[in-house]
Amino acid sequence: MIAATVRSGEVVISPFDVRRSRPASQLLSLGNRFVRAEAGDAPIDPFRRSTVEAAFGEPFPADTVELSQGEFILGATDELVALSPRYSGRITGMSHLARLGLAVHVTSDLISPGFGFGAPTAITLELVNQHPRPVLLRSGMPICHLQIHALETASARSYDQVPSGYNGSAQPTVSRYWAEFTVGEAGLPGGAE
Ligand SMILES: O=c1ccn([C@H]2C[C@H](O)[C@@H](COP(=O)(O)OP(=O)(O)OP(=O)(O)O)O2)c(=O)[nH]1
Repeated sequence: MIAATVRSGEVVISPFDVRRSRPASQLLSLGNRFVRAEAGDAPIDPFRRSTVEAAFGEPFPADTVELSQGEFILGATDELVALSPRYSGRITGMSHLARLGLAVHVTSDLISPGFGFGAPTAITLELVNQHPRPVLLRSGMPICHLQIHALETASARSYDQVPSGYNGSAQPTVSRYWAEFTVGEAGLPGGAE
C-alpha cells in the first residue's frame, strides 16, 4: 500500500494527498513550470549538449498552457518523489486524459531505484497533444499515475549514484543523455563535444 510505504520513509511523494491514492497507484499532479520544444531545422544530436539545449526554450511558469495539435512540451509533477534503492516506480497516463489524446511520457516510464533519494525530485513529463484540437493543461490537475514496486533485493547501483542523473530538480529538465554517453564510448564516429 503506497500510503504505508510513504509513512515508512522508503518512498517520498511530497506533498502526499491520500485522496489521490488509487488501488495500485498514486495520482500525481501537474506542476506549474514548463519547457517548450522549439521548432528549427538544425537536427538534435543527443550527444551534443548545445544542440539539445538549442531545441528548447527557457523554463517558464504558467497556471494554464494551451497545447496545440502535435505540440510537445516538458512539464513536471508538482510532487517531489524519492525512492530508496529497494523500490522502483513506473509512471503511466490517466485513461481520462488519454481519451482526449494527451500523452504524458514518450516511451520512458521507468522511475529507477534511488531516483530522488536524498534529494526528492520532480518527475519530468513529456506532454504531447495527439488530438486535432488544442488541449488546456492546468497546473494542479491530476496528470499521471505513479506505481511503486518493491524489489526483492536493493539495487546494487541505484540512481542516486549516477553522476549524470536528474536528481534534485524541482522543474522539468531537458535531456542529459550527453552527460552519460559519449560518441566514442558508444562506438560511433565523430566528436563528442
Ligand atoms: O518520463 C520520465 C521517465 C523517467 N524520469 C526519471 C526517473 C528516472 O529514474 C530518471 C532517469 O530516467 P532513466 O533512468 O529512464 O534514464 P535513461 O535515459 O533510461 O538512462 P539511465 O538509466 O542510463 O540514466 O528520470 C522522468 O523524470 N520522467
